[in-house]
Amino acid sequence: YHMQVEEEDVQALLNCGDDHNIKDFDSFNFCPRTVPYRHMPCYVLKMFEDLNFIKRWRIKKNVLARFTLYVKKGYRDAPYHNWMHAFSVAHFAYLLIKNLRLVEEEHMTELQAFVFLVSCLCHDIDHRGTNNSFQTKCGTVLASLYSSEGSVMERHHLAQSMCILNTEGCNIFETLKGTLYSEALDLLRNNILATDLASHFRSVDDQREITRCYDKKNPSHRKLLHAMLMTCCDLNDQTKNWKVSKQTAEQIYDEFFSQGDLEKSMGTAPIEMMDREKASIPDLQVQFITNLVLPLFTNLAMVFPSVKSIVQIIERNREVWRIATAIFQKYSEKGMTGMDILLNAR
Ligand SMILES: COc1ccc(Cl)c(-c2nnc3c(C)nc4ccc(C(=O)NCC(C)C)cc4n23)c1
Ligand SMILES: [Mg+2]
Ligand SMILES: [Zn+2]
Repeated sequence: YHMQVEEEDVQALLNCGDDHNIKDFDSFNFCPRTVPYRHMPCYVLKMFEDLNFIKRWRIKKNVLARFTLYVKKGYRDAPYHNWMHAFSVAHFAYLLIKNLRLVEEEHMTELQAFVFLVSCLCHDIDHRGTNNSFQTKCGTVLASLYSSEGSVMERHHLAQSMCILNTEGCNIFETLKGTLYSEALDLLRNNILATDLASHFRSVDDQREITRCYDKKNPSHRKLLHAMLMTCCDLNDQTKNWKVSKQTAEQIYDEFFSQGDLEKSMGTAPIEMMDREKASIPDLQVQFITNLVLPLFTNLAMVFPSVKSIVQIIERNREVWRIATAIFQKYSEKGMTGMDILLNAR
């Protein structure tokens, strides 16, 4: 793995101490994006510690520290798909494991919970701020590698994660004996591939069906639930307050519109969602929440009633986007672009 992480950074992370004790860190109301950027790696270790993964799996702390810094370094500074996104996704997995008591209630084995957290941390490694259809449309190197199987970016994120695990002093799965090791890699693969929205859409009908009569002993129910949980973590910004969901939209459309500009410069017309001249962000957000986010969390709430409070927050955020849509329509007659209006909306 060509990336390099300095050993002094590993030591500094090992000594980051526990003077970071943010109140409510383990509450669904907590916004992980408020953690100072330089403290994020320390909070990753804190999550592993707090879930007792370090003791249970006899992980050497210097290996976990080195792994965490390699993962962090593996992310690019894209407007949205960056290390902060990965940290927020992993934090939501930590909240689910802890607050829904996934292991105690036997929805996950201890190994599945451990790999679930690791998968979230790694799920978007080396994302370039462009989506799967861009890879195939523009015939990128990643498309030539993976487009025959689909989920091009997700297969790349998985490959990058494997590279880090195979890097000297970074294999946090090294203490897993025999079949546990290969089971961990299978779980990592299933989890990361599940974050491809296309595969989420393929399994939405099955997800709705099993959540009406969930059987935690049924392996196919469990596999579908774990895939749902990965997508929930990936969409965790929608479960926070309006300020977070507005900021997330700005970052995502910054990425989408840059991809649209790139496609225009290559002579292909971008889809409306990625065309800054055509996209109405509030409309697109209402659609995304209505068609994807709400159904997903509503299905999850069928299995975990405590998730109902999160569904209410998502509905409230959608109401704000609806109001923004009305304002947007009013101002767009005056020729203001979507971003101006979004930036002005309180
Ligand atoms: C779970 O995997 C992913 C992967 C990539 C992204 Cl960006 C997201 C994601 N995370 N938050 C958002 C928000 C707030 N809006 C979005 C609006 C559209 C789309 C999108 O990809 N639409 C096309 C598809 C439906 C065919 C994704 C959006 N999104 C999630
Ligand atoms: Mg992704
Ligand atoms: Zn993601």
